[in-house]
Amino acid sequence: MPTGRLRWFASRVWDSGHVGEDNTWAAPTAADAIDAEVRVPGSKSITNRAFVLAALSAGKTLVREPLDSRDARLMLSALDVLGAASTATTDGVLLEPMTGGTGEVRVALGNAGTVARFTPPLATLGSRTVHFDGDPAIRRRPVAPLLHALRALGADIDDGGRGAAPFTVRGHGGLDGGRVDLDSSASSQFLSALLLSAPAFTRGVTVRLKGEAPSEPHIAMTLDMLRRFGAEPERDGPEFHVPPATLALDTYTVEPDLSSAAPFVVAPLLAGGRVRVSGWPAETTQPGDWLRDLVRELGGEAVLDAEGLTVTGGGTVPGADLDLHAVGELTPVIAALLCFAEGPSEIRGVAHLRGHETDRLAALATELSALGGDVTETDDGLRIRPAPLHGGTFHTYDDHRLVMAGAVLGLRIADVVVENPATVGKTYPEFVADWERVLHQG
Ligand SMILES: O=C(O)C1=C[C@@H](OP(=O)(O)O)[C@@H](O)[C@H](O)C1
Ligand SMILES: C=C(OP(=O)(O)O)C(=O)O
Repeated sequence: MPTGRLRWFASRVWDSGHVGEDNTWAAPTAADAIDAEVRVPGSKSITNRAFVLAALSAGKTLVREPLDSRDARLMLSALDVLGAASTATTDGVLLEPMTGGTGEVRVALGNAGTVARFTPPLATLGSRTVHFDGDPAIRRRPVAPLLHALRALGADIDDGGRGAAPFTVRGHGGLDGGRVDLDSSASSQFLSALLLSAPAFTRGVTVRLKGEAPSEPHIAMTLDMLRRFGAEPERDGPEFHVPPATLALDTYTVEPDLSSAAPFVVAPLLAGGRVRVSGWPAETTQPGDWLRDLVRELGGEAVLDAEGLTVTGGGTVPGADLDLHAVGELTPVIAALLCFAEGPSEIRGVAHLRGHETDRLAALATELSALGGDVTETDDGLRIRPAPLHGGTFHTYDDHRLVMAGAVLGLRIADVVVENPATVGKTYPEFVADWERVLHQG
């Protein structure tokens, strides 16, 4: 485990001074138009891919400006257990190549989808017996199609017939790889998991997708990062091919997390004023980059320059009909935003959110309705009609993005009490402190 300069994630939440001892947070309202700048922490998705690819590389890799959060730490711990040691440096984490090893070890998954999906293929490469388990919530999240595909590629996996965590991977010194069909409709992470480890499989991998995978930008991110580490992935429609390769990269610098930026980006649309998110990349595969289009569709301005993204809003938003299949992780914040829209809204294409940190469609419909919202679940999303909202407790179901959604609600509603704000430490330990600073800057 890295030590030293990495911060302990939970302390940042408690440091904010406004989180109650009972782990509740009175989300601040926006008294005036906002005028603020924020720098959000590193991308979870990029950080955890960079850690995996670094572990698979032939030499040491410095991952600069990585996310330091629960999910990132779980990934480093998992890699450590699997034989890839890491140390903290002044500006990042230095990873050693993964070494072989024997014996019985345990990987803690927490509720991190990236750890639960990206590390089982790595376990096939060594000779350890690796037990995987985590929070109660991770036992409910889908993983069976990935385990099925790994078995078809030669892996020895025991899931007790559950098709879910806990499960055990018995490594036999490598994986044959080859051609496999995969149903990745419940999570794009199944596909990313196979592709990320494929350079180390004896025959690489050729994956043919059955059904449509969500989160297309995350798939593009996987292909892009494989290339940067020296692999040569190819894609032909639903077919993906990654030949065996020796990976190597001295340094990888992580972009800010544009999905963590979502509540800050939408804030001026509801409060009026301006927010600048510094360090917004000019080019990126992150799904959060789509927020620039959303802001414009909802009547705001989004200007990207060398300093970052500046969003200006007028304090009112129209209703919207949005297919979020490709950018599902943005749903909680967008649903909260649309509760204040002047017309009816619909969010579609996100049935797979029922298998996220919690059943996000049920959680959002329940919690937004409890505060007076007119929000109903559909088969694949949410229907939101204008309704006057009021204060109350906003439960977060151990879901970091529900804390962010609660913050957005608080902009316009007095007395929104967000329950368990510390759970935001999954991806953004400093969120509460940053949010309060942004609201008090104007
Ligand atoms: O590959 C990744 O880093 C992710 C892919 C997406 O998962 P799903 O495709 O399961 O939605 C996204 O929601 C998650 O937050 C991160
Ligand atoms: C779905 C998410 O996370 P995970 O990486 O655990 O899948 C998310 O961050 O919205």
